[in-house]
Amino acid sequence: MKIVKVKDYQEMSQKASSVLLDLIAKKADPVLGLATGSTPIGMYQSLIKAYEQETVSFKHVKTFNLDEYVGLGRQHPNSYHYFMNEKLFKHIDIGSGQTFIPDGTANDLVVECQNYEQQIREAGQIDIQVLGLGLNGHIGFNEPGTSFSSRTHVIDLMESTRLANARFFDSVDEVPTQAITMGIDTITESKLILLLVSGEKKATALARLINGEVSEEFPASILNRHPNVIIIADEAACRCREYGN
Ligand SMILES: N[C@@H]1[C@@H](O)[C@H](O)[C@@H](COP(=O)(O)O)O[C@@H]1O
Repeated sequence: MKIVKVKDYQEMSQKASSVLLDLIAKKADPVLGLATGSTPIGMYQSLIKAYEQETVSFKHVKTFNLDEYVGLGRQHPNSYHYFMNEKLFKHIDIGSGQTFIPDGTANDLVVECQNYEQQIREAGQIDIQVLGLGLNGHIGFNEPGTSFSSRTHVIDLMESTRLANARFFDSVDEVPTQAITMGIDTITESKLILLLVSGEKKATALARLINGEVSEEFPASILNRHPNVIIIADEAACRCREYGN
């Protein structure tokens, strides 16, 4: 696990986008795994800037998002479809056939999960999977207790996760109770994992990931077993000593 310590959110975002831009420049058919939440927004802004400066084209890129809320359609302002469109896709030269996000409104969610796995398989391996870190160690929406061998599945969201994400909704009651998420095994099949961590709020979780034990009770700990992980963390996120950091 390589840990890159940076000054602040802005530097984290720039470094992360340069890792993705490097891949896009080098590979003819890059496959990116993308994340939502506040953490990657700066990275998306940086990618948009590169596109506007004509230093990159996304015409040959495919993207797979980690997760989507169950019950929110693509036009819902809090769906991850909407988020990705607003924060990245509508600003760059990427077509709808190149971007994949699970459909949280599918009639049969189990079949939707299987289809998503199939779509990832058909694209080949994900080259770089971008991850944020949940306060309870979740990656994607894989909550504590999720099996390390899980594939794309429907998950019941923990109350603490719904509360953490309530800031995007009018009230916590509006936060869906379930989501579709890539499984831990699906995520860790990616060639490279790029974990972004910013802010003091995440410091305990980051320290536990680096120094705690590998356990399904703390999903992100699986990254200790992956051969190719880069963590880009800012100073505030590195400030915790609770796990001996
Ligand atoms: N499903 C997403 C995760 O993919 C994300 O990493 C996490 C952290 O979000 P933030 O970056 O806003 O702290 O929140 C959500 O639960």
